[in-house]
Amino acid sequence: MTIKTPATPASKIERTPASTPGGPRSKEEKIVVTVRLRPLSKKEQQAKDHMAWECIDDNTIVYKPQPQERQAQPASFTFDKVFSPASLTEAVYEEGVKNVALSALMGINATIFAYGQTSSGKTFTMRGITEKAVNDIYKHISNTPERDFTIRISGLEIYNENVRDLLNTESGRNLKLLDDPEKGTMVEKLVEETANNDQHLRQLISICEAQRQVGETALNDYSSRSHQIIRLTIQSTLRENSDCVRSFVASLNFVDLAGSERASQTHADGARLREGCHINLSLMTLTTVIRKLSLGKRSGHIPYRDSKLTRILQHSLGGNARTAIICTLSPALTHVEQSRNTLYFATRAKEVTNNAQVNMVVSDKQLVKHLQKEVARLEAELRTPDPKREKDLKIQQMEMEIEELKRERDLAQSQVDELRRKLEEDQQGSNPIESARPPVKKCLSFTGALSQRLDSKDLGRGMILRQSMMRQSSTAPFTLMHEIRKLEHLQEQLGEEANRALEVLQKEVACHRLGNQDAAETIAKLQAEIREMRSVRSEPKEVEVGSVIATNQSVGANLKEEITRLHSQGSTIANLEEQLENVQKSIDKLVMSLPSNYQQFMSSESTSKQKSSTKKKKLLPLASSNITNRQNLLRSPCSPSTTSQQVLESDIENRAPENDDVISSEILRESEKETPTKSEEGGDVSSKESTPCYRRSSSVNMKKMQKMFQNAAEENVRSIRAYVTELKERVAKLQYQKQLLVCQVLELEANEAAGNKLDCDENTFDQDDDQVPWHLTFREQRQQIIELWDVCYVSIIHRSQFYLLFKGDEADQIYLEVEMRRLTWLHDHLAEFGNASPAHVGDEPTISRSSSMRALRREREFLAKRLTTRLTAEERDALYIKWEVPLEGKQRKIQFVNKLWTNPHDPKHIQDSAEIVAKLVGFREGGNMSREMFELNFVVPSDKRPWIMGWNPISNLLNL
Ligand SMILES: Nc1ncnc2c1ncn2[C@@H]1O[C@H](COP(=O)(O)OP(=O)(O)OP(=O)(O)O)[C@@H](O)[C@H]1O
Repeated sequence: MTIKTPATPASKIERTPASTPGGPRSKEEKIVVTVRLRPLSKKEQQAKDHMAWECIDDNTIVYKPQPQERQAQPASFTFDKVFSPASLTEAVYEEGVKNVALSALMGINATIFAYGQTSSGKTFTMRGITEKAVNDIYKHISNTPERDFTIRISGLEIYNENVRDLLNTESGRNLKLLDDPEKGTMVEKLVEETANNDQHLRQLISICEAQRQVGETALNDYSSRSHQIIRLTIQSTLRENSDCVRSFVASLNFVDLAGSERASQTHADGARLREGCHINLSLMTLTTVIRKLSLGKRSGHIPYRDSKLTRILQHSLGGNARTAIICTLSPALTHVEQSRNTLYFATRAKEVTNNAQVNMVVSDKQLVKHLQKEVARLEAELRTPDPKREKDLKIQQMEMEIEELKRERDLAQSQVDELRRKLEEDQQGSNPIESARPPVKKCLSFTGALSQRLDSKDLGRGMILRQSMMRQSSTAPFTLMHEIRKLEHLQEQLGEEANRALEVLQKEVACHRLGNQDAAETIAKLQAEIREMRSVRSEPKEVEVGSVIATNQSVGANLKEEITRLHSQGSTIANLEEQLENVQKSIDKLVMSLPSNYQQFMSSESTSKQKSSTKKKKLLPLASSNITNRQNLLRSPCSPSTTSQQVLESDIENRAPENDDVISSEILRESEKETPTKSEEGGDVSSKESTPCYRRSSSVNMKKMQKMFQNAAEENVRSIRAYVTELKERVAKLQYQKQLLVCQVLELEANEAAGNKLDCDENTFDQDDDQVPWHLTFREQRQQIIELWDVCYVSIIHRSQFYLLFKGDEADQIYLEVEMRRLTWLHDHLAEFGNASPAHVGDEPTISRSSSMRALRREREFLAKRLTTRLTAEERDALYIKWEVPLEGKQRKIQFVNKLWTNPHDPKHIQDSAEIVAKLVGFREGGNMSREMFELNFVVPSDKRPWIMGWNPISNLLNL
């Protein structure tokens, strides 16, 4: 069965220049012109006609003048190939047109046509050529198993300037020509059939030939009275398993023209005469087109549209095709003029240049098929994640962690080495023999500066830690080590808690996946674990001071070890932070896996928090920082061993009074409404107690129960989230404390090494100072910090973060202390080095005043850009008006940003500046300030800078 489709493939063609076979890649190529001289026909022999032409070699044909004839015309013609009467069609194909024909298999359009006077052998030649080309095409297909070929065929004839479909004679006697910008001239409704195999194709070709108009003339009993074009469309794609969606597609045209004729010779009249006129007319247009094309760029307008033949063959004549013309000649002397005209035509044709390209097509069908395959593959991948890929990712992650650890270790090692070296030098310095050596102050320069600051400034009022150290200089190292141990202990606890939180969360996720029954069981276990966790977890108690026993001689060495350990703990804290990040991510994933209404609930949570404190209290029962209460709330509404009523009761029991919120009341009310109470049911309580609530679905409104589950799940996630946030805060504080300790250890050591022990009376603050209320100290210190920020050109993003984060809580003392010390050192450093750039501390380059100013300027430029993205035009205008920036000014954004943080003595200005910067940077969004604490970036810098220079406005900026 054959499938008939209109010859208009639904695809888009892409083209790339073709290359000449065996030659360099070339865009342009001349038409291949060959001449075939047939033998004298029987009629001609009978008429005693003479051979007027001779092929003297493979390329030249010459006219053999008769003895009495005077030579007036050129006698010799040269072509790509000439074939003598003895040549077989096979030779014509192989040596003349095969290359051109088979180009179609590579996506290059090809046209082979026969031109010549009537009865010169066009049809005879073209039939043979077509047959051989078909053979070769199928040979190629069987030799190319990696490609999938499709061959479609269409056939038409142009008879008396009418186009007829040779495969569907019912389609009408005159098909319309359409101009397609992509494919050129198309024949409307022309049927195209797909060939199943070579036999089928041959059969279809013979149908076309059988349908062609043939008539008897004086010169040819079977004279073709029309131009015939058989078009094979060859498309090929790489087979299955290939991701290639492009195919080669090309047309191979076999054109058997009607022969030019002279009425005097054909003795045509009537219909034949009319046919002859049309034939000659269209051949004349073809000749004109060829002549014009042969002139190249001088050709001007090419009259393709003057005949249907040239219109249809337009691409083959000077266009996107490789073309071969076989000019057939009768050798008879009687036709010498006609033959000569054919040779003139052929000579012109030799000069015509085509521009063949490789045509690729992306068929919609193939593309859809490919995309469907891809979707199926991705779906399968999602269903069963590739364990190898996961493993690879893990390995990659671990490798990165190892690298990071190595780097930290090297850093710590280098710091230990440096300290050891200093110690040795100092010891040598105290040796009278070596005391002549100049003191090395490079490494300890900043601690020295810090000590001086400590002498002169009233820093860190109320710092219990510091006071205890300074008052007892001999026991200070022990205290420090003790503090360090304490912090380590805290850190360990935090790590454990983070792991537990993660476990709890994972179980929560698993619970959601398992559905009601499994969820109930998991939640029950979860509840038990959380209770256990609550009992295990408690705020660390103060470790007894004085439990450390060490000799004075070993103190120095121990301190060194502690410093090294503290440095190396950077990675431990980083791991802890990473763990917490993972917990956070897992929470987010969990939220994503929850029903959409829950996600909406969660996303609206932060907005609700800001909008109404009352509402916040209702929606966020965990807003309190009391972790124990939070953990109490990690609970299940239903477990296999309790009834829903019991769960609700225990739920209420487990809650802290302030958290007895709307949700639980709602659950209780719902439960009371929907669940029969013990007394109502009047049944055996113990038996009901042992019945899991999910098995009671017949008596409980499942929708309500599901809602209860969901509420409980929401609350669990919220509590985990809050818990993680608090853990993060505590990690950040731990980090600060460690930095402070490092500073103190170094400071103490520097003083001891210099034999300049701190005088406790002079350098520590009077015990009575503790009596000054903290809020007064806070204000005083914060004002000092603000003024130092200003004179030290500190990042205004950092200022804003710090200002908004530390509001005067007693727990903030330590942070203010660190900031004061850092700024004091920075201030002295800038005063000392001024604009020298780069200044150095130790071996490392650090900041100068000019570099700080530059960084601040870049930061302001960055914030100016953010004005456009973060604020609406109205908000911007309102700010310009408020901050007295001209609305029309071209530089108004930078003008405005330059006004921020410029007046350290105006509290309103400072507050407003901080608020605006926070908005521009986005760190107050959702009120999640604890996260931004990490971005204060006081940690030991990874770029080997001294710790005190750890914060960096630019890196802070880039981290945003
Ligand atoms: N190379 C050849 N060797 C032997 N016989 C040939 C050769 N070429 C043509 N003939 C014979 O010449 C006659 C005319 O050939 P053909 O019909 O192919 O001419 P044509 O150019 O197609 O004519 P028309 O234009 O009238 O259709 C045929 O009988 C054919 O068999």
